[in-house]
Amino acid sequence: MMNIKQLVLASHNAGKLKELQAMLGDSVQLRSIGEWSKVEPEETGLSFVENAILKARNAARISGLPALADDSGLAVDFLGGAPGIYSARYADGQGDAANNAKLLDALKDVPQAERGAQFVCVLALVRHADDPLPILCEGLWHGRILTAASGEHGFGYDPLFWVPERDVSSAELSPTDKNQISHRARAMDLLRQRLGLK
Ligand SMILES: O=P(O)(O)OP(=O)(O)OP(=O)(O)OC[C@H]1O[C@@H](n2cnc3c(O)ncnc32)[C@H](O)[C@@H]1O
Ligand SMILES: [Mg+2]
Repeated sequence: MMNIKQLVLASHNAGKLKELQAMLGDSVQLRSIGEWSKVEPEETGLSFVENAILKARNAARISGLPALADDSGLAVDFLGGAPGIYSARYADGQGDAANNAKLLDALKDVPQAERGAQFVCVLALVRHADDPLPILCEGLWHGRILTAASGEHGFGYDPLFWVPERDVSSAELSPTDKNQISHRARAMDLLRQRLGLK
């Protein structure tokens, strides 16, 4: 497989950069696409896979380096899988706090047993902008949506995501713990195997 020392991360999300770099360790240096451009590509795909590939190609084109993208989100059973690929835009671009408030409201009065949800992460790696064979790795993390926010770690929907294996919210997990069991950790585990890094 490829011998990669440096990768551009096709993301403007600082939380993702921190988590992915911690998972990769020192062997691969992740550089944010923000070093080249502050413009975020429009996520026009209808699936996590399409959006991940689109973001990775865009970053490879701009930087001239191999690029890794992470398209992720929260799929809530009661909402038929929403907000899904629209997780970042759920409250019309007003940010994490507004997204979380909207989700709590959408699940108001919904009983525990029907609050199941999964975090989804798709990683796409392209060697160059027109790579015909992107590497794709997916990770899922099953949990439930809490009735109130809890915890200070992580980002995004973490304060609302109850982690059955630990009985805490994912924002109450230490970064080290989250990075061992999250959707992103599972996808990254597969990617490291594909890259021969483990
Ligand atoms: O597209 P980039 O630039 O990477 O950054 P983004 O934040 O827009 O990322 P996405 O388009 O993939 O949208 C992901 C959404 O899902 C949320 N999300 C993804 N992983 C998460 C995690 O580990 N914990 C909490 N929320 C997460 C995140 O907060 C966003 O609202
Ligand atoms: Mg995005």
